[in-house]
Amino acid sequence: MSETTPAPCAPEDVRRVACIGAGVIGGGWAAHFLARGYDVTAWDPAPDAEEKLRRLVAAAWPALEQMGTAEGAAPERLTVAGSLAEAVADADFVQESAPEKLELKRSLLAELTAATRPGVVIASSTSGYPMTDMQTSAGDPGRLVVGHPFNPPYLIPLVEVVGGERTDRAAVDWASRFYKAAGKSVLTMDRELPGFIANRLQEALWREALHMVASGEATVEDIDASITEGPGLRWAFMGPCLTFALAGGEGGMAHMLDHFGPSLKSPWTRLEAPELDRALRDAMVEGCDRAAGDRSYADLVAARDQGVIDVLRATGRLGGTAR
Ligand SMILES: NC(=O)C1=CN([C@@H]2O[C@H](COP(=O)(O)OP(=O)(O)OC[C@H]3O[C@@H](n4cnc5c(N)ncnc54)[C@H](O)[C@@H]3O)[C@@H](O)[C@H]2O)C=CC1
Ligand SMILES: C[N+](C)(C)CC(=O)CC(=O)[O-]
Repeated sequence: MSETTPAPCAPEDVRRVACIGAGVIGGGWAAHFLARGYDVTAWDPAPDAEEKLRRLVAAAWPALEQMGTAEGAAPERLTVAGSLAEAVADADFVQESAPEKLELKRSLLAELTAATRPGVVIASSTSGYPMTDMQTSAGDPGRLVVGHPFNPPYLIPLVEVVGGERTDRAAVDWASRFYKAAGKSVLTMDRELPGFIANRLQEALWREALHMVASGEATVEDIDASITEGPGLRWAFMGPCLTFALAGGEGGMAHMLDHFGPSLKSPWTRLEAPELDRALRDAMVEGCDRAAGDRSYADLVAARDQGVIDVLRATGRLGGTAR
């Protein structure tokens, strides 16, 4: 899509999706789109790619059926093309999931803009490259966006959508609408941020985990249990900001920051802490107030507790032991 070339169809009218690169993520995307009732054409240069892809889709299908597939959805609606050009020729949307190598992404995205019909939006699954850095070789960069999924894309709802400096805003909006129509939970970002939002958060945690393992302070098992038996249970339904607002009791985020703010400077982390100035404090308090909406402290506690119980039940750990 560019300002002069609109997408060939509305996001809600997409029928055929092309998945370019069919490994863990490309295959997961293919399974997701098939389950939502799209025709999917995939292409991957690896000689064993088709066999692996069909195995991935077959293995995912029972879970997808449990969650409920769209009318007419079927693994048989997957075609594996013999060339990139063939795969994208009739595509209404393209999801690129090739290896995370900048030069490869640059040339592949350039090739894709040349091979697709004018206006077709092309999304990259990149885990962290800004689109500005990937769209440098493309003749028609206005329709290139990032659509960052979470593994596996057929079960984890979130996709982060962001454009680059040369992406048309209309392409970002089109992609966001398309992913919503395809059953995803969409976070549309209005500016580029290396690692986007979720990976930036995950990477902070990950860096600390690696520091602890490297220095012998914690084992891999300790680290995984610290999340699955601890904060991970809350994060499945209440984000880290609102969860910590509850740590301030009825005083909410304001009390939490006034009480624990100074410990941001204590050596809990190898990362540099931000300056907790008045503006940041107020932004956090206001953000948590907005997120809480008209729910009271008691409402939020009840919701959190019920959520933890539900997650425990769902994962077979109610009354059982951990780890
Ligand atoms: N693995 C993960 O948890 C996540 C990965 N991503 C992103 O998804 C993308 C793909 O990663 P994975 O699926 O994990 O990698 P993968 O290694 O499982 O799959 C990559 C596939 O790309 C194929 N390939 C190689 N050269 C290609 C080319 N020129 N054109 C098209 N396909 C080509 C390979 O044969 C392979 O099947 C990366 O950009 C990665 O950052 C995003 C979210 C999560
Ligand atoms: C490991 N990873 C950085 C590629 C992970 C992601 O990008 C998202 C996810 O699935 O957590």
